[in-house]
Amino acid sequence: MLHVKNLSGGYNGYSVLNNVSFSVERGELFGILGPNGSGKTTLLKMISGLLLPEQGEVLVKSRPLQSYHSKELAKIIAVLPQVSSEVFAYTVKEAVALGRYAHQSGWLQSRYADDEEIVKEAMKLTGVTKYQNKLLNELSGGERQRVFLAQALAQEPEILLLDEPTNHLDISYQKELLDQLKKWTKKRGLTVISIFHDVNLAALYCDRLLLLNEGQINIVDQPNEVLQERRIQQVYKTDIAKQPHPIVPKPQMILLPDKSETVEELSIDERYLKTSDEMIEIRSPIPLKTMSSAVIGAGIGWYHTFVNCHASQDHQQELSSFLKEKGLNPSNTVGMLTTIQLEDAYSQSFYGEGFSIFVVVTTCIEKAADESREVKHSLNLVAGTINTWVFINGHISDEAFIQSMMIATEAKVEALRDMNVTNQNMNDSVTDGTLVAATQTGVELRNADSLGKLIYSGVYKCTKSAILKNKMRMLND
Ligand SMILES: Nc1ncnc2c1ncn2[C@@H]1O[C@H](COP(=O)(O)OP(=O)(O)OP(=O)(O)O)[C@@H](O)[C@H]1O
Repeated sequence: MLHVKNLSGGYNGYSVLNNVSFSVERGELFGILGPNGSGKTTLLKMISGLLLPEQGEVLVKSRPLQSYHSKELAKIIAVLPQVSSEVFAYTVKEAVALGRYAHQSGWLQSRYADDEEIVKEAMKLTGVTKYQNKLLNELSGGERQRVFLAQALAQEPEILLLDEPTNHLDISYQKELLDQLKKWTKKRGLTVISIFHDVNLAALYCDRLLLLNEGQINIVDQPNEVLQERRIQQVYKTDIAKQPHPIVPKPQMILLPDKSETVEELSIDERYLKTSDEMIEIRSPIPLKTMSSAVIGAGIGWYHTFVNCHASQDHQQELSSFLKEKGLNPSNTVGMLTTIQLEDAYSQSFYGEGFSIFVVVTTCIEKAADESREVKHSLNLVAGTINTWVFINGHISDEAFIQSMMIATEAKVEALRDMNVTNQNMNDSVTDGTLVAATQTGVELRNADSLGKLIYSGVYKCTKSAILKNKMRMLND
């Protein structure tokens, strides 16, 4: 659909672009990225024919751009520029209708019939019909941006060139606009070439990205290839980290702010543990990076407060209301439920070389009727819900979080086996809660082996001790 070949040039002998070549297929949503001043707008101007290159050429549908008459070109390429002020005296409908100019063949030709329908459709698609009789200067920046998009769509182009189309739009309109553009590329074969400053939006929506750096192409490829941590750090000269999008298989770049305040090293231990009849609670002075299976706050996140509530209800909504009653914010809290008396919880700190962990376990042990046993009162013990918390005083990687969860589970199962407790939850493990939370301060724990061993022995000992406490109570009751 569009071939850019060895394009070089700029303004009045001042060279901006240097030997830029790439192709865009019909129906692609193609993003142009690059730092301020890297030449993105200059490239778009050359593709639209607004600026002549010094060298190289642009082929539109295999024909040189320069060989098109301007009206002929306007039927193929529409441009949504950064907002200009000349059109502010038009009404919305008039501004959108300007998009039909290229399709009118004679002087004073009536716009009605087909043109009228297309203008209406363009206004509907961009949600501006309700403002159609308002003047452009009576609209907000985002509303105006949508009118310009409607104007470009009314042109019924095959290629749409956009310079930061989401500028001025709130997140809901950003999503709506890009969803719509994506749909048109897929359903109508519209080709969209768009400049983006937001690399994450570009990664979410574009089929391919071109990264410009100082007027030259750094890479043209799929988003996952283009958005490599080191590449983006070098080109944009900033600190970022790459993360997968939580819902769709696309990369996202996370800005890493300068740490203006130095975070004091923190050790979570017995001093932070509060036990009452209603709940066991740990409130950390700083948020801890947490991975857990819990009733509230499950998954990965940063949390301040960790509670294990004594409750008969196991309903997320009720736990949430309970936390609010206690003055805790559910969005900062990881919440679990247990039916045991909370004084039967077992907790202990364990020390490795230069780091420590703090483990808290609640186990619910029940007597189970065993018809096969002849001896009455023999204790056939079955485990109910077991909640295991492991606090790591140190800095660990995502891999270490996963390994820690696995090791904590292995240690729990081993302790149950050694205490002759049948783990009915092996078949129903969703009721168990496991949590690994790291302070992410102090030492970086690179030695997965020594961390793993400490977690294993810590969880093993705490699970056994919690079972013993629970068993003693049962025998005494
Ligand atoms: N009309 C002009 N005359 C002279 N130089 C210009 C003109 N327009 C842009 N430039 C220069 O060309 C270079 C590239 O500008 P361009 O607008 O293409 O960058 P950009 O990547 O779109 O930047 P931004 O992200 O800031 O919009 C800049 O150094 C700019 O100062």
